[in-house]
Amino acid sequence: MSNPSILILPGDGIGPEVMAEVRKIITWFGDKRDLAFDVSEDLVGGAAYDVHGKPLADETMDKAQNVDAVLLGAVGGPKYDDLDFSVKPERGLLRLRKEMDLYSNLRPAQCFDALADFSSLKKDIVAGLDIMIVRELTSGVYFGEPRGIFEEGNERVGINTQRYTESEIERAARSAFELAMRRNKKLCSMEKANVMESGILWREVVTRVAADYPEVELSHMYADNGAMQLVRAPKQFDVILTDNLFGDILSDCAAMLTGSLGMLPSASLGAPMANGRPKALYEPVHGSAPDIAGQGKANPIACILSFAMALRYSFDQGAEADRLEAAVEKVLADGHRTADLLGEEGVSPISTSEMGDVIVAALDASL
Ligand SMILES: NC(=O)C1=CN([C@@H]2O[C@H](COP(=O)(O)OP(=O)(O)OC[C@H]3O[C@@H](n4cnc5c(N)ncnc54)[C@H](O)[C@@H]3O)[C@@H](O)[C@H]2O)C=CC1
Ligand SMILES: CC(C)CC(=O)C(=O)O
Ligand SMILES: [Mg+2]
Repeated sequence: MSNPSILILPGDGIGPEVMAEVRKIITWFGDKRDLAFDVSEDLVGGAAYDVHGKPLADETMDKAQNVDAVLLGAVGGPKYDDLDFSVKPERGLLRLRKEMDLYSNLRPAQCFDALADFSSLKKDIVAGLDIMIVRELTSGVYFGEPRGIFEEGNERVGINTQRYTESEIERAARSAFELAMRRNKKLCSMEKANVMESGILWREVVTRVAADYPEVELSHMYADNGAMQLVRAPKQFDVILTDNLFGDILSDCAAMLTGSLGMLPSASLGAPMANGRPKALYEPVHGSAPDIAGQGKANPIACILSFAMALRYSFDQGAEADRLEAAVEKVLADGHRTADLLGEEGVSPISTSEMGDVIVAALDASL
């Protein structure tokens, strides 16, 4: 039988830097755990625009549709800020999500003990935090029509449309309830049903789906209150279900509970393929961080933990995912810190590649 296949799309800015560390981890699993993958690499975002004049070539899209999992670094950067909207780097990523139909975006926020002191919140508020945000990823205001910048009278108007069908809400909700069943059976759905019709529909559909999961305790919350509650008392949550836009914002907010945006992984999952594996793309929550790109300062942990999610959700290797997460926890407990995690006295930062190396060493020590 052939090895499972992975397409790596490093992208822009710190994307290639953090992905180089994931490559070390993939090699380690092949060498030491007999878990070999067929790895190919291609361009996305600004890197693809530079070569193809668009942020995702059709051939790359085809490859993504035909592998077992895609790993993506990050896209975007100031060099591309003035491009026409249709070819901006971010559109490459949106195309992947849409055409692979990755409707369920899992964004876990876990506070490792070693970093509890480092969060901008008090230690007792975040210590032991373990929440999962499920963000709908293929619809909502990032995709709704009409959209654009139009002339209206003597000025221009910018339009985006929040649009959700019942089936789009339902499938995202089901994935969140399924996860809640495997966790603490508590789900909070966030929208703004007080001011948005799409929010009213969202609440209705989620309530209807809940009838199939009687063991799960469901609550609803307006998303603005949700943002406030996330920083006031985040441990009240287990699974949070929300739409594309609110999920984008709330998950960046949750990132800071864990210490740094450089810590947060994500999995974007779609329907099962013929081989039973879900369509899947794994990427850190952060962007291309142009302010630190090319300086060896990026924290590769979010990208490495995204690969741990791939082991768990695409390759049925939960124990190996646990091993990798434990290795990350160990290096943090041992005091290794990239620059974004500094703050403790007497600790000097290690580089992106040194962080990859100490995680590989921790994996070796786990054998
Ligand atoms: N999934 C993706 O590819 C995303 C791409 N972007 C794009 O990235 C570019 C920059 O966007 P920003 O708003 O600045 O968001 P960003 O997430 O790239 O950076 C925000 C801040 O967090 C820091 N940061 C992010 N990741 C880090 C890491 N791994 N280690 C250490 N520090 C880290 C950055 O240095 C920066 O100060 C834009 O072009 C944006 O569109 C933004 C978010 C997601
Ligand atoms: C297309 C992305 C740049 C949007 C984003 O910020 C995200 O998905 O986290
Ligand atoms: Mg974002």
